[in-house]
Amino acid sequence: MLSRHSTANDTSQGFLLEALQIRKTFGQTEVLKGVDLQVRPGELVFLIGPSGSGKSTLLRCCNRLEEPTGGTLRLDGVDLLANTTDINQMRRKIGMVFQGFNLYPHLTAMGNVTLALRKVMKMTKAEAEARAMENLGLVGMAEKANSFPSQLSGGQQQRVGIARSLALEPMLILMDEPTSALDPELVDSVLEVIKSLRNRGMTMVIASHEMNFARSAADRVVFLENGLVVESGTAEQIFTNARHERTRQFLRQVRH
Ligand SMILES: Nc1ncnc2c1ncn2[C@@H]1O[C@H](COP(=O)(O)OP(=O)(O)OP(=O)(O)O)[C@@H](O)[C@H]1O
Repeated sequence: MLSRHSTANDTSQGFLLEALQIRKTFGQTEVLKGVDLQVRPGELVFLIGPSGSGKSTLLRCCNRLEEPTGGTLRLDGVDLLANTTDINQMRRKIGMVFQGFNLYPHLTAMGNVTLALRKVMKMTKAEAEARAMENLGLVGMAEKANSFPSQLSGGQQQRVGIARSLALEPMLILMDEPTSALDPELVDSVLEVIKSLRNRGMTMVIASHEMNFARSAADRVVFLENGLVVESGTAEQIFTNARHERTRQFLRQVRH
């Protein structure tokens, strides 16, 4: 069900997401200065870089939570910046997982997952609950379906957040620091879920400071600094054989 390998539109040269020369200005400050991010179906891409380098802004531009100041943005060959594109419809194809979980406190895990299914996808209660259980199962949370967020650990809440994104059957999931709000002992359970989604073929872009995880799981790593891509390559290339001194410096700093 999660395999997305066959969904990319061939007109996009096999890329599911193409963000080309993306620029974003806040006031006088240019935060993204022409960033390229191209993602193939089934790829797990990590965005790494110093705090303030523009990782979150880039993710937010990719589903137009922020309006890019310039550039080209395509999902499965569809121009996301065209006036004629129904952005709300396209956003349903892009799941977003944030660091703060953003679960509704008055709804159970099940309620949080079924809400969008019922409101957005107009599913019946029974259909929505069946879909929710399936996705809670995928993140190891089926047994906690009736728990409220306050009864769940941070890692469990984050897994419910991931199930909520998955339930809408997105083509692509963007994750912004999915583990940074978690106590260290809870991080691994979320990383395991991400790995299992990767193994099922889900396409994901993750902004993260989890370098060890990026190293072990990423298909590709993009190093962003000061609003520009300094270097992009396989995890092996970036972590053991970076071409740019800036990349090597950054990795030395985060390892200490
Ligand atoms: N809404 C906004 N208004 C003004 N400036 C903003 C806004 N959002 C982000 N910025 C600025 O854009 C720059 C990039 O921020 P961004 O959150 O994208 O960085 P980041 O790489 O994700 O950082 P971190 O690793 O700390 O999450 C920062 O200097 C930030 O202050």
